[in-house]
Amino acid sequence: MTENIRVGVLGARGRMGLEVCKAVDAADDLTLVSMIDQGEELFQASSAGAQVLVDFTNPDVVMDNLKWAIEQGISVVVGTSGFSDDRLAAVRGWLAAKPEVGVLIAPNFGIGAVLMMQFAARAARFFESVEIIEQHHPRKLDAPSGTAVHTARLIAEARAAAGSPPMPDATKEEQLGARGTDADGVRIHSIRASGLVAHQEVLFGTSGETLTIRHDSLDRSSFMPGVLLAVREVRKRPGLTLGLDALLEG
Ligand SMILES: NC(=O)C1=CN([C@@H]2O[C@H](COP(=O)(O)OP(=O)(O)OC[C@H]3O[C@@H](n4cnc5c(N)ncnc54)[C@H](OP(=O)(O)O)[C@@H]3O)[C@@H](O)[C@H]2O)C=CC1
Ligand SMILES: O=C(O)C1=N[C@H](C(=O)O)C[C@H](O)C1
Repeated sequence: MTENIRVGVLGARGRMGLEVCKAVDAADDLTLVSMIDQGEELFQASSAGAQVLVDFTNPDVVMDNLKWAIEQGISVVVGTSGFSDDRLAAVRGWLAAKPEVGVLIAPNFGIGAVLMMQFAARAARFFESVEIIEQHHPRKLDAPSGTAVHTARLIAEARAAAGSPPMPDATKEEQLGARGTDADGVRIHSIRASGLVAHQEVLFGTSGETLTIRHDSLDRSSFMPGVLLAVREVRKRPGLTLGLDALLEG
């Protein structure tokens, strides 16, 4: 018989949190035991016996939430953006003292988005140029998106491994922001507009051809299969897991 996992949601009244609560509630093998938002106490989750917490809050509070959960021995699935190398190192440090706890941090839980990043990494060595255009709803707090930053890193790693030369770009005079921001040597352009949810294009170019890899999340339900998969798997993977890729193998 499948074990029933007791789940708490942090950021439960937010756009993603509400969707996660609905998805957990609808899953036969998961029980929603705690819904916590701004101003509410984290200990409600431990009192309710949560075994896994899902965090969709914001970059200012996620580290405190993670530290607390790890200290309590509760595994965490994190969708909140803003994870720099320093932050990841801090999480690894906290986990060292609690080796049984699992933390899974994914820049994007959309299966299509994960594939878009994998395809972009695969294409990277074949093209001279690459730029990323990400588009989101205007209430998003951070720019560029975590997904775009992660994609840039994967592309930069693939280009470095292939010994790719610097990208051609003759720009000499630039108005601030006109060429986007530089992440690991890859330009990212961030668009914010009403009506959008979460979209990304990776535009590759080389002599005589371009390749565009595009992913669109048209509704936040797109993230739920990935979130639920992570909730079911995170306790089986002690330590820090980055991204959904390993869970989608085979
Ligand atoms: N990895 C992925 O696949 C995805 C990641 N995201 C990321 O998830 C995060 C949340 O996005 P979204 O749902 O759109 O944002 P929202 O602003 O809609 O939701 C965040 C919620 O967290 C609440 N909150 C703030 N502080 C705390 C706290 N200390 N404890 C508990 N709750 C708190 C907020 O309250 P208040 O509004 O009062 O501050 C708000 O209700 C962002 O970083 C976003 O980039 C989003 C979509 C997919
Ligand atoms: O804020 C959002 O909406 C999203 N945030 C994540 C990011 O920063 O990449 C994931 C997705 O793009 C939606």
